[in-house]
Amino acid sequence: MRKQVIAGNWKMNKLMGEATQFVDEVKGQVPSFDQVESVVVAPFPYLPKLVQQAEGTDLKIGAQNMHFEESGAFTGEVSPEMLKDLGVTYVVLGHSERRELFAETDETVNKKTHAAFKHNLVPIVCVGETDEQRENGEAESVVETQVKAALKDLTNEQVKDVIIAYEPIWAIGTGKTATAEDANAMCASIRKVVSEFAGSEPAEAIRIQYGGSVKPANVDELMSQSDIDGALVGGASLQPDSFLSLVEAGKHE
Ligand SMILES: O=C(CO)COP(=O)(O)O
Repeated sequence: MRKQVIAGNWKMNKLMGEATQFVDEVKGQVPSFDQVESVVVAPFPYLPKLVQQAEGTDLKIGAQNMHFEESGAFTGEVSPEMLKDLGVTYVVLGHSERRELFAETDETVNKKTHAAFKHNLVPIVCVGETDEQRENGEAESVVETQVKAALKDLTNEQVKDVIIAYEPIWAIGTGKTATAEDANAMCASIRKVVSEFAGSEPAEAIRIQYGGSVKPANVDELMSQSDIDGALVGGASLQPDSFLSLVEAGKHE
């Protein structure tokens, strides 16, 4: 049985006061980590404070990106070791907004995934097709290419510990959610790709989230699908009540 991971990706939202108030409010209310992994994926400046606040609770803190190099002349970047040193546990890699707006590529996502394992960070690797690619019938092949590229040269043990977030770009922030059946079909297809790539054991173990306009009203149906193992949520993760109902839904099978 795979444990669900519900991660709230705040993107570039909230000021420090709002961020700390949010964590204060939810940290004692999230379900136990054994039942569901509840993660707040916050902007860099808030990470040290939020990690401190969440320490000893069932709430975990993640980062939205990182560089793959250890250190050096990379102005404006944050290294994996810096995140680890702060006590961050998860890192989102290759979000479609970073691929589209900040020149992230399959190759850099792969380097970052390797770097995450080197520093014991859990990578949440984002994949997903555009509207146009879906209309052209290319959705599965586009996602397959992204998945294979991200997992390249990982050991099978590492593949098991990757979290893949399937986020169709046309469903992000648009209110258009993939139907639960379509979302599940793509997650099943990703699992098949992982199975061909790394074998059936890693494919059974790997967690695959769905993301794209997930909200309290649709989360139960999405999370009840056989191949969906959690959610990566933007807008609906910004309010404590809403975040808490999302993580509750993750307790479902
Ligand atoms: O991009 C997303 C999470 O990473 C999804 O965002 P929304 O939930 O706002 O559609």
